Amino acid sequence: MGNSMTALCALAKDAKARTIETLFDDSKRAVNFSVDAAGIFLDYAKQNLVQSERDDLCHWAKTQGLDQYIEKMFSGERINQTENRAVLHPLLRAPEKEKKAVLGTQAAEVIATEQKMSQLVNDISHGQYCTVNGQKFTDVLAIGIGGSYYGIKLGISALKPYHTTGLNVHVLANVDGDAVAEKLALLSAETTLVVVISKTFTTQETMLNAVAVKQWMLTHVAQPNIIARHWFAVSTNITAVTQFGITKDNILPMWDWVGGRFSLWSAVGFPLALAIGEQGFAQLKRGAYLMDQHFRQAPFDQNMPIVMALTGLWNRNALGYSSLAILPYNHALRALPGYLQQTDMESNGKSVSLQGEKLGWHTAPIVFGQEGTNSQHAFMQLMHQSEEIIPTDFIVCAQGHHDYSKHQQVLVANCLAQSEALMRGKTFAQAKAELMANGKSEQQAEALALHKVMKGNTPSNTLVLKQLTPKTLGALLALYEHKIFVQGVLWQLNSFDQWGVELGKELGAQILRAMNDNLSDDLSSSTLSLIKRIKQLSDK
Ligand SMILES: O=P(O)(O)OC[C@H]1O[C@H](O)[C@H](O)[C@@H](O)[C@@H]1O
Repeated sequence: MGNSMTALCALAKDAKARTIETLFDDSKRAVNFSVDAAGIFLDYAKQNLVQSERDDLCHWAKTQGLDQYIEKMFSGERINQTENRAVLHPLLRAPEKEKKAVLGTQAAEVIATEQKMSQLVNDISHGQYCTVNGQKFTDVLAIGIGGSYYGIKLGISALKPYHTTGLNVHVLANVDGDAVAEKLALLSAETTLVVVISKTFTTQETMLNAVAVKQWMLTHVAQPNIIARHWFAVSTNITAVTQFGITKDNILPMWDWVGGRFSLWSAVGFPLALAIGEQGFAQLKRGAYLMDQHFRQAPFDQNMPIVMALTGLWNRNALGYSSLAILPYNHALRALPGYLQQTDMESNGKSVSLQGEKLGWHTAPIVFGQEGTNSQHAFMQLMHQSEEIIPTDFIVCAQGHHDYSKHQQVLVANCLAQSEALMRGKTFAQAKAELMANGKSEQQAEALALHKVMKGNTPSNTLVLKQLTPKTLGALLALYEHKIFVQGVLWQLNSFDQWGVELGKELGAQILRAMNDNLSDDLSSSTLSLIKRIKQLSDK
């Protein structure tokens, strides 16, 4: 395995010397470089890749044991080796039969949790489970961060047309008093249901926010049992939840075989289900399950997550491109870039192999993005004209949920135009000819033409959905989950731990002590002077 990346990079010698546009001499390219699965169409014809290279890449992935790794994940082997855990989030969207086959006796608890969640969603949205004063809940506040936040936030904003329960669901993540105040100003304590989501139930931000919201509720409603009635928790740490004051009956458990950033399918999705209803949530899981099936069954060269993983590695390692832009041309998917920053970069932003050896190659790309067309009026200037080549995933829906048909056409046209422009670019000669056609003299045109050159040759994928629904969103998220998993396998790292977030937490605690006790500790003079400055400025 040691030389695996050298072998991959060696495959790219021709790719470096050609432009993507020339590959379209092959009239069948658009057909040959596309995949249709689980309600999603992927066009990857604008990648710098020819058929023989794709075959070589697929063959290379096989020699890396990818087939076996996929089965190891689905069958519950402990592939998260540093934490000695299985990785079974796909099982949460599988039929009961599959759950029982993999989990054995533990399946009963998983199925019971799903049933309890569905029941609660029904009861709360129909007012059978009501407030301490016998009213119907109007609002839900989900408190959580990281994997206990991003998926819910994305689902809530992506599926607005499917909010069928009448409950307004809000999310609170950041440890910022302004964020707390802003949310609480929208809510009435009497009719708000709170869900604290924390796998560990020790996360500083979540705990601080939960305590503040609890205090707010107790000061607004003089009912001692309001917490027992209005509060729910989703966690693996039952002891800590009950110590906090949430009743055992109101805890939805999680399991250590579901990683935070892959947990939307578990009870972590409870607040989302409270917005889109039990059936909407089932459809979300159904879409993801269809993608799981495709991932397990399709041959590598027709397998959407594998093709996206391989072209991603091709771009990152063989061609040396360091970033990945996620550009949904869909307002509802505006939270997707942030969501994928966590799933991708927290999973694969590593430099040590599963065996604990230093890896000799780059891993996760720097993921960023924004909804189109807003991105066109911002950072896409750099994508067109800087030296940096930034591979891009465009995501677009054929239909919106609105009657503005002209808007829809313009949105789609812009999406397709950007992928074309990023690939084609504009040469000096083209720019000069255009300028002269617009009345500039040859001398003027030559002076300006260089400024108008666009480098082109930027690879992209375009993902097309008929419409964004719970089902297609589920498939889209599962697609990215599996792409990230495959890349982790091929980079030979563990995608399922996140030790890199720990040092910041430790130093955060140390700095908090230094701020309160005037300790100088062993912090840098920069940090110490910043502490001093902020303390001075915070004096009212
Ligand atoms: O769900 P929790 O235990 O509160 O964890 C919340 C988040 O914090 C951690 O530090 C990790 O960075 C995330 O992967 C995790 O999702």
